[in-house]
Amino acid sequence: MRYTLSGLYGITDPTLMPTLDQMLIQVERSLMGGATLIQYRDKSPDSEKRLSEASALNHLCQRYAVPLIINDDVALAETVAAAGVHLGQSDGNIKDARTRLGPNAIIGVTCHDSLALAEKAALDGADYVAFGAFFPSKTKPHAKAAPLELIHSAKEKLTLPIVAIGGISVDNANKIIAAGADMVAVIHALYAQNDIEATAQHFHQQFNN
Ligand SMILES: Cc1ncc(COP(=O)(O)OP(=O)(O)O)c(N)n1
Ligand SMILES: Cc1nc(C(=O)O)sc1CCOP(=O)(O)O
Ligand SMILES: [Mg+2]
Repeated sequence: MRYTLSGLYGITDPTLMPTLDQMLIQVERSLMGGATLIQYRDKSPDSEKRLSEASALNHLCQRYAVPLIINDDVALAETVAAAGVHLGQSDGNIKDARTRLGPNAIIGVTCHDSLALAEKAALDGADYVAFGAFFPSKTKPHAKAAPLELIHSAKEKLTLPIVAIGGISVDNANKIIAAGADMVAVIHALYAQNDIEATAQHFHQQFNN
């Protein structure tokens, strides 16, 4: 199946979602509010926990016909038959991931503040490129900063969907979207909110304005 990569991209966080039940409830609220892509992101060394969480999350996302992306871990994406994987610059190469996951898998790649990395990712077969951090991030306070103008230049040079990440909230997403980002990837300003569904709706509406 082919998906449109546009809108709100919610990323799970084990601190904000300390149990599987909490994770499923919080992610479901974001799906009800209009999230169009979900990423399972957990650095735990407990592979059984990661397998059961990713598998349960994949079933939930399938009920909403929303793709689930697994962060870092191609093998886990393959095992749970997730829609794809997100790879950082040290998380393995795109061609190997493509071989394992197949032609329809969604492969996203972190490009930090670099158009050159994005052009290479495009040539290697990525399905989206992610730039950031555009604002100070509560989740990743030491993330390298990226300027807003990068989105404009990326839009001119690339045909791939552009994901923006890092400190994005309902209050600053308009700047990112106006610059040309296809998706905003959000952790804290979505999943730390009291009303996750309303917050997701708020992000979602900004793409339709
Ligand atoms: C959508 C999206 N963009 C960037 C990242 C960061 O990936 P990476 O640089 O590999 O860092 P970790 O998330 O693995 O700590 C991401 N996960 N998702
Ligand atoms: C996982 C991640 N990667 C980033 C990058 O810049 O590559 S920033 C980030 C954290 C995003 O969380 P929040 O929405 O809470 O800032
Ligand atoms: Mg990574």
